Amino acid sequence: MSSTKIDEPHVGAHPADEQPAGFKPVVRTRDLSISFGPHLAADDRRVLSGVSIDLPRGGILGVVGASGSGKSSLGRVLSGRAMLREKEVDWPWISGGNAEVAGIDLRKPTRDDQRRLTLDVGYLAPESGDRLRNDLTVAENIAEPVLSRDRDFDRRALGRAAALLIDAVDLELGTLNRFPFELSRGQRQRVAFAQALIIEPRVLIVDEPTQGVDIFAQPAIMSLLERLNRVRQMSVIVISNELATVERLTQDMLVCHRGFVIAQGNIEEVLCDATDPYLVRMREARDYARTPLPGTLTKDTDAAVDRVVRGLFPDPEADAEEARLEAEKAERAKLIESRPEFDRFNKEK
Ligand SMILES: Nc1ncnc2c1ncn2[C@@H]1O[C@H](COP(=O)(O)OP(=O)(O)OP(=O)(O)O)[C@@H](O)[C@H]1O
Repeated sequence: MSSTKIDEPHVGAHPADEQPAGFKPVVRTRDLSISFGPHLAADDRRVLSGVSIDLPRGGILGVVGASGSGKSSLGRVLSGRAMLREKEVDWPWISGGNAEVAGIDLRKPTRDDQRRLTLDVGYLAPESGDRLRNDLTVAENIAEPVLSRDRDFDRRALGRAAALLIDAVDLELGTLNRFPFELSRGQRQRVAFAQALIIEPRVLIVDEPTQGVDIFAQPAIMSLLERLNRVRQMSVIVISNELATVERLTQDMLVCHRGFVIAQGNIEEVLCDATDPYLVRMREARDYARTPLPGTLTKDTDAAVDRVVRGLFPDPEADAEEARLEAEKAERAKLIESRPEFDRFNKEK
C-alpha cells in the first residue's frame, strides 16, 4: 500500500471523516471487503479489501488497476446488482465493512431499497451489451428498466427518450427497430449504455465505458458522462484499466492492486510521490495516457448529447416557458439589429 497518499483526506472520493458536518456522500464505504464463493468466513474467496470511499453528489471517482485487481467486483457490488443476485455463485458479495449507495445500506436492503436501487443507480458492465434481450428490439431493450417497474409509463415519452439516447450514443435511429443479435458487439454496448441512462440515474457505475466502442463513437460516450455529471450532477464511478479513460473525466482515483487499495487521491499527487512499483509504472505510462481522444464529436452528436442532458422526460410547462424566453430573446435581438440605439440604451440603463 502506498504510504504516500492513502491517509490524506481529499475532496471527492476520500474517506470523509474530516468532511464538514452535513456532508452526505452519495456513495460511502468503510473498509469494504468483497468475496466470491460461499458466505462462510472460512470458505470465501476474498478478492478486494479495505475500500473506503466518500463520493459526493456530482463527484466522479475513477477506479483503476491491472486486470484481476478487483475493480469490476467493486463495481458490481456498488451497483447493488450483486446484492440483487447474491444467490448466483458468480456474483461477489460484501464480506466485511460497510457500503451505502444513494442512501441504501447494501448490507441490509429492504424490499423497497431493492426497487429504489435499480431506479437510482445505473450500471454498465463490460458484458452489458451481451446481456441485452435478443427477443426484444433495441427500443424495447432501452425502455425495459422503466417498463419493468411501471407497465403504464407513457410509451410515447419513453419512445422519444429512447430515440434521444440512441442519437446521443451516435447510433442510427433505425437501430431502434433492430434486435441486439443483429448488431456488432460495440453497437450492442452502446445500446446497453443508453439502457443504463434511461432511468436518469443519480449514480452511474460504468465499467470500461469505451471498451469495444469504435474510436469515432468514444467521444459521444465520454461527452455524455462528462455533461450529465456537470449539468445534472450525476455522480459517476468510472472503472478502467486505462488511466487515460479515467483522466478524461476526473482527477480523483482509487488504485486497486492484487486485491488491495494501494493508493487513493488526486492522480497528479498520487503519481508524483509514488514509490510503489505499480504506481511508478503507471506514472511512466502517463504520456501515452494523455494522448487526446482519437475521434471527434460531430456537430449532430454534440447536439444529441445536449438534448439528453436537458432531460429525457421534459416538463411541458418548463419547455413552454423556455420557448417563450427564447422567442423573446430572438425578438429583442431582431429589434436591436434594426435599431442599434436600443442596445445602447439598455447598456446605459
Ligand atoms: N465468479 C467468480 N468466482 C470467483 N472468483 C472470481 C469470479 N469473478 C472474478 N473472480 C476473481 O476476482 C478477482 C478480481 O476480478 P475482477 O473481475 O474484479 O478484476 P478486474 O480488476 O476488474 O479485472 P479486469 O480488468 O480484467 O476486468 C480475480 O482474481 C478473479 O479471478
